[in-house]
Amino acid sequence: MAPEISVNTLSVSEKAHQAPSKKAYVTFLAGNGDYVKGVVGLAKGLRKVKSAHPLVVAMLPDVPEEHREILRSQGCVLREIDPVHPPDNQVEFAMAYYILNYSKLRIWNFEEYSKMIYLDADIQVFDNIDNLFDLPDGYFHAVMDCFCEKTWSHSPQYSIGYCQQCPEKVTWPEDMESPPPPLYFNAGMFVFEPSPLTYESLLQTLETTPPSPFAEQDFLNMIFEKVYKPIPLVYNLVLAMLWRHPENVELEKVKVVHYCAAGSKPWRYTGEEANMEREDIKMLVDKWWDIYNDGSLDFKSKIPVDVEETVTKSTILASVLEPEMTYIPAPSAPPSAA
Ligand SMILES: O=c1ccn([C@@H]2O[C@H](COP(=O)(O)OP(=O)(O)O[C@H]3O[C@H](CO)[C@H](O)[C@H](O)[C@H]3O)[C@@H](O)[C@H]2O)c(=O)[nH]1
Ligand SMILES: O[C@H]1[C@H](O)[C@@H](O)[C@H](O)[C@@H](O)[C@H]1O
Ligand SMILES: [Mn+2]
Repeated sequence: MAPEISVNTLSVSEKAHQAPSKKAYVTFLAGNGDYVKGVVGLAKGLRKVKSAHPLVVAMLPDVPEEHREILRSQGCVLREIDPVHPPDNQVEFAMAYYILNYSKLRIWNFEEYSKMIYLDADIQVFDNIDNLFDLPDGYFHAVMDCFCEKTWSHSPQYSIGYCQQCPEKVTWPEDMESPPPPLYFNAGMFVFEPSPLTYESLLQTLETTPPSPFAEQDFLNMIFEKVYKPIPLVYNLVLAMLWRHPENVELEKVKVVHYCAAGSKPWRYTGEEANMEREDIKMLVDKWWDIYNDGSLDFKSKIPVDVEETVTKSTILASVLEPEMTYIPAPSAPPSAA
């Protein structure tokens, strides 16, 4: 008969491995470039604020093994996803951009988690935001975007100088061809519930939706328009807010910073692009580096992390037993078999 203790230990650890925490952060990684630094920074930032939940990295097959190894060593849970192709071949010139961004939709298929917080790799968390997991189900929670940067020059909002961050400054003209746009979120950070049903319908709808400039961000805004609930901008400070709407920002209260303005990615920062010489930007870039370079925030594990969910029973068992218990004597053969 197998020793009772090991059976119990195994079943407990198996449970822990097979039914991981129902809540997790999730980010997205593609390619062999330097975005892996963003993910490392984010993993360390979440550790610094003592988040109780793991960071899952949804990554495309083109992420090289050496980057995967770095992420494993930082305690990330790696999940490889297949690329999602946009429907329309006319967009060949920008195909890589669309494949990259639409692939993010695969995270709705992570159904072992009941709720997740998505964070772009160019985001840093400076305060614990675990409370967002308690937001009511059935909605899409995210921070409202700003339409004032040149990246929006394709839009009617931009052409008339309208921004939802200050709707009273320029009101929507009555003679506009289109009605005022619904509230629009930045998709670098959002709270959502994975679900196979939603996942299937997202992919199906995508097949008949022409690609648009902000790719999956536009798509998600269209899909979740009716259930979108804005959350305070402290949960995703889009950096352009600092110079476009300073009256809306209380920098010392900001919990999450999104380094999305041109030239602001901390690991590529040179200070040369527009607005990048600002003291507040320099301070935020320095704060990102402080976390990235802080060795005390590196992942330290006694139990190897089940990174790709391929750990076998024996590895689990070996990892949970105390050193003096790693050898389990084989049960003695019953007398009849002797
Ligand atoms: O080579 C790359 C490029 C991007 N990414 C991932 O894709 C995310 C989105 O790219 P950026 O953060 O560089 O771009 P923006 O912040 O300008 O992105 C915004 O617009 C995009 C679509 O235009 C998405 O909607 C994105 O979520 C939204 O924050 C990155 O954070 C990162 O997680 C990579 O892994 N490798
Ligand atoms: O996601 C995009 C991107 O991050 C741009 O840099 C920003 O100007 C836009 O407002 C946003 O919608
Ligand atoms: Mn981003």
